[in-house]
Amino acid sequence: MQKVKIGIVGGTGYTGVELLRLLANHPQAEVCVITSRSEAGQRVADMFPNLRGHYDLAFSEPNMENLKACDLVFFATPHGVAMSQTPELIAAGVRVIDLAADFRLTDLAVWEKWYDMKHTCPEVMSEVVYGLPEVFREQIKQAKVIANPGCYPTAVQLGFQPLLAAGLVDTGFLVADGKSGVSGAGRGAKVGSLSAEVSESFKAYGVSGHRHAPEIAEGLTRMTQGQPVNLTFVPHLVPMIRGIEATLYAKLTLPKTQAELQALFEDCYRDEPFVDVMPAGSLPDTKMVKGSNMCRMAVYVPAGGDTVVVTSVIDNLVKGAAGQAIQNMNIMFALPERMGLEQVALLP
Ligand SMILES: NC(=O)C1=CN([C@@H]2O[C@H](COP(=O)(O)OP(=O)(O)OC[C@H]3O[C@@H](n4cnc5c(N)ncnc54)[C@H](OP(=O)(O)O)[C@@H]3O)[C@@H](O)[C@H]2O)C=CC1
Ligand SMILES: CC(=O)N[C@@H](CCC(=O)OP(=O)(O)O)C(=O)O
Repeated sequence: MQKVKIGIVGGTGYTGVELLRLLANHPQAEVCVITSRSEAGQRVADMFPNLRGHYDLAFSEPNMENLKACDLVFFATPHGVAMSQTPELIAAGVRVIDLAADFRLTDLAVWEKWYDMKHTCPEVMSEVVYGLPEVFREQIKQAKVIANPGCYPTAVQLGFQPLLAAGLVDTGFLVADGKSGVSGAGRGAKVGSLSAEVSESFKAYGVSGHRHAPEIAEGLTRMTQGQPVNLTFVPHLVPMIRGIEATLYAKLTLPKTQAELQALFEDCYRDEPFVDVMPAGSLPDTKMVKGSNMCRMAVYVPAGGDTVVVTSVIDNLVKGAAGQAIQNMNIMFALPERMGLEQVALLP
């Protein structure tokens, strides 16, 4: 079987390097092109010594002809880059997975408002599938373009899905309290990401509105078959490097016991390779998924009341970005879904 020839645009950012780390152990992947404008000419393994012995490649300037020789191009770039190159790539028969948000919202007026730029290829949207395999596995198989979900949206949508699919909660009042490690802000130098700013402190941000709120709301609305969803989403920055924890709250519309909800969640994700419903009475923490493509979650009905609480954890760089992108690649190229993604989380 021929390996999948891969191009990565944006190879020096955290998600680009994470793609390289994971693909180094993927038996059917061959990374042929890896771009960086600032590091063009630099050898990958010189810049990232953890990759020594795995890659005999240098970063190159983005070049359309090189990318067109690939079977698949991952964009691990800021918002707005993938949409400028995707039409030409798919016309050349290359499939695209965008780790940024260029194709994540179907309503482009909403997209343009949140991303503060004009969408340059609305005609491509009919070729796009939202790359959350637990919901869209069948459509992903044939997709030319994958909109890889955001990190918070992955943790939140997977946590709410069993409740919404079963029609058990009031969709008019959903709350998602998200917390992320600092690598979520990318590798670019910013004062807000400095150790002295972030360490020994903990804050909410984007409370008046965050661009992941419309992405999550659109995803949740698909799970309720169009019933409107009213979501409050508040992200927080925590002093750790990797990981997202999302605590989700919803009101039950039918009385359900803890045991019934535990069974519902276990049934929903029984066959999913990358979602683990924790045993009743336990709770996941971000360390349990660090470096792995797993989403682990737990469901509770505190004091037997009418509020259901779900806690959901992922590694933002893996299931929240590069790992999920490779999971999508495996599905698109009819490879075993777990291929290259069997890493066990790091402890401690
Ligand atoms: N960090 C995270 O946890 C997650 C990130 N994402 C999304 O993934 C994308 C990448 O994130 P992350 O890796 O953190 O970002 P970084 O800021 O760490 O890296 C961005 C990369 O893109 C390259 N780049 C920047 N501008 C351009 C351009 N105009 N053309 C081509 N390449 C460009 C940069 O290299 P150079 O400038 O040298 O070309 C660099 O390699 C973002 O859209 C982000 O929102 C999604 C989920 C989670
Ligand atoms: C901690 C932190 O800053 N997280 C980022 C989200 C992570 C991310 O990159 O998401 P997108 O792919 O949707 O841009 C933020 O809140 O903007």
